Amino acid sequence: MLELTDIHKTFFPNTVNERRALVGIDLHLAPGDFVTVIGSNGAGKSTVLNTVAGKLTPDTGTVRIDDKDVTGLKDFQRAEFVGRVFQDPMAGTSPNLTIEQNMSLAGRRGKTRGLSLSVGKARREEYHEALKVLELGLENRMKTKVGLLSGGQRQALSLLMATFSGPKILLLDEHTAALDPQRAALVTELTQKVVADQNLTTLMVTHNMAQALEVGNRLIMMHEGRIILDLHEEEKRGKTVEDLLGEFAKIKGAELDDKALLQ
Ligand SMILES: Nc1ncnc2c1ncn2[C@@H]1O[C@H](COP(=O)(O)OP(=O)(O)OP(=O)(O)O)[C@@H](O)[C@H]1O
Repeated sequence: MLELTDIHKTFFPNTVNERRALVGIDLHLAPGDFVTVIGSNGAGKSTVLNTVAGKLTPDTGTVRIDDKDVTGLKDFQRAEFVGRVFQDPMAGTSPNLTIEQNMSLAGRRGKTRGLSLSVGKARREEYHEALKVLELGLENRMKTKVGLLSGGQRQALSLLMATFSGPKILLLDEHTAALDPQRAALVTELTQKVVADQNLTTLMVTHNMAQALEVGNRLIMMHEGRIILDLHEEEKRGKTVEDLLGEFAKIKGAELDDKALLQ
């Protein structure tokens, strides 16, 4: 479903600011795979998501979605296949538009957009049904401006909007990190429900290791632009946060040993 093959990305190459963000990423996801992505700051997690979304073009390597080479397609050309939710609850929705107008925009993602935001009866019923799934009562507030919703409600709506037009891939970029624990738990639960209902192939970046172990069927750990651990269903199930911290410590230890050897 999603195939990243030998992806390399370096920012500001051959300058003092050179950053090797991705160094030979190979990642193949089967349909319905839900992969959590962890790693230290600057490991390349967001760069992987940006590469899948088409926000960034890799220097070398290929991105295939559903057997189609999309490496050269820009983000707006991939919007039909890729839904994304960001960390900032303000990022995925338009605050000055009502819930139903936001839903209308989401329904047209990746398609030619007209200027009118008016919502007909049939569409309104469709949005009503979709919003009900969230169990937040938003279906009864469809004329409310989204700017008046809480962060958790907005993030739940962003999730619904990202998946409303039936994408093939869902990208979640620390989408629960800015929420309080209770709302984060709610959005995590909704995420699992939406992903399971639509059998979405999903990449979820998180700094929360317990969440990374609990959610999804596969976990990858990144460090300095590489995937250094890839746990599939069975292996993942048996792991604890301490095990993951141990893996990080091993990498750090190896780095210190390398530095010592170079001195
Ligand atoms: N647009 C950009 N321009 C220049 N350098 C960038 C850009 N985006 C990312 N980088 C660099 O690429 C590397 C990987 O960054 P990335 O944001 O992918 O890491 P991350 O794992 O998501 O980190 P974090 O957990 O801190 O969000 C870092 O060294 C970062 O400074």
